[in-house]
Amino acid sequence: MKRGLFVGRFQPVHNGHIKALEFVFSQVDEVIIGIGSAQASHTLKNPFTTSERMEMLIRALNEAGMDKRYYLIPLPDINFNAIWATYVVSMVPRFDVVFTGNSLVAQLFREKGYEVVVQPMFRKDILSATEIRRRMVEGQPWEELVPESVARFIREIKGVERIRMLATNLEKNEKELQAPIRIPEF
Ligand SMILES: Nc1ncnc2c1ncn2[C@@H]1O[C@H](COP(=O)(O)OP(=O)(O)OP(=O)(O)O)[C@@H](O)[C@H]1O
Ligand SMILES: NC(=O)c1ccc[n+]([C@@H]2O[C@H](COP(=O)(O)O)[C@@H](O)[C@H]2O)c1
Repeated sequence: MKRGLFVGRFQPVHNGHIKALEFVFSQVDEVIIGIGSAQASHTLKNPFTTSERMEMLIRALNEAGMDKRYYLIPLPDINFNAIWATYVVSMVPRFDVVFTGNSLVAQLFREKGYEVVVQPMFRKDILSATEIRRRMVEGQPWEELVPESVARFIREIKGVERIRMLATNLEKNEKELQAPIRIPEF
């Protein structure tokens, strides 16, 4: 029985992730999906909580008809590259091969002796969570880049409103920081 590991932040889950996971599922019997930066939420780079990202993955994998066994494991960042792969090994069930398109992740696992497969990329120009978050902030269409079940879930939790509010807050804070300091006259 062969098990694969795939790590992403899934902010949000998009069609590129699902294509990548279809490839991973075709190569192994079981897949461990590590949810990276699990401690992060409510920022422009990481707007969604781990539980929301889990819900998106469950719904999207169900929609795609992925019927193999998978495990969803939250992985908070440790910001310590030299021991990150060992840390991940301590947090997830045993695995035989790592699938990734992230060169740092590939390097850190290869250096620990793991087999690493660089999975194919699909339309990275638009199938990227950064592009989807940008479109959400700027009010452009983003729904076609994610599975239908994920678009529905994001609407349910008012995800776009959250991202826009985060962008507004950031803009407001930046303006306040740039405003000249007024010294009161006595
Ligand atoms: N378009 C894509 N096609 C195939 N795999 C992808 C695609 N986009 C991301 N991945 C894979 O997903 C994993 C990273 O997940 P992540 O959630 O960080 O995606 P991302 O879209 O690059 O996110 P962000 O833009 O927020 O950094 C990597 O292993 C990467 O190879
Ligand atoms: N030192 C660390 O904490 C470390 C190192 C490499 C990857 N990671 C995490 O793994 C995930 C990789 O996913 P991305 O491909 O989205 O970057 C991210 O959450 C990233 O923060 C963390």
